[in-house]
Amino acid sequence: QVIRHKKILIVYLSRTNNTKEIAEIIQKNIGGDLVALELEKPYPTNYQATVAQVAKENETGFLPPLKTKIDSIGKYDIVFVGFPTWGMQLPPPMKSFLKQYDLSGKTIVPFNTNAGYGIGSSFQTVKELCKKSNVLEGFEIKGGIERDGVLFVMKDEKAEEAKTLIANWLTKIGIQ
Ligand SMILES: Cc1cc2nc3c(=O)[nH]c(=O)nc-3n(C[C@H](O)[C@H](O)[C@H](O)COP(=O)(O)O)c2cc1C
Repeated sequence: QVIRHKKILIVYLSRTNNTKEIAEIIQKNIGGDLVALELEKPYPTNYQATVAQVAKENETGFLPPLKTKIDSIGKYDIVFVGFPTWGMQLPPPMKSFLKQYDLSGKTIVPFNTNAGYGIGSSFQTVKELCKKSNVLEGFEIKGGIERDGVLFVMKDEKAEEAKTLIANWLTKIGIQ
């Protein structure tokens, strides 16, 4: 398999661990280095305060500085980028990541969890920020609904469902 010769990075942003679980399932399928995006200044614990902060950041185009540093991004061939939908957009920290690192010539693979309202403009924004990359078809699945107090759901039958869907998707896009 061609994939065995490729170096894979899986970068994800996750607040309530649903996207993290998807990232781990992807890693179990295809290997690679798993990296959580952390901020210099974490978002508030309070949900509404976070929603408000994110809305403001989206409005002003603020790119929150990342605490996470990735050594020699150049060595990776395939970069998976995972994130929740926030305010129907790509979360600002993932914008920071995509703008900060040179991903030209690489294959980029987005994946997403959301509360059931979908990916919004997030995959489109990944494409716009990765014009010099080959952006493959992304994966999305319903995750938590923090607004309603539903946090981590990616376990038991839901995790089993995700595993099947992810394996099928990876096959479809030719990465396993
Ligand atoms: C600040 C914020 C904004 C959100 N906005 C949306 C949204 O616009 N649409 C949606 O479907 N879900 C939205 N959600 C819900 C998350 O996308 C969903 O719970 C996701 O599974 C969380 O992933 P995580 O557990 O990896 O953090 C939002 C969550 C947060 C914290």
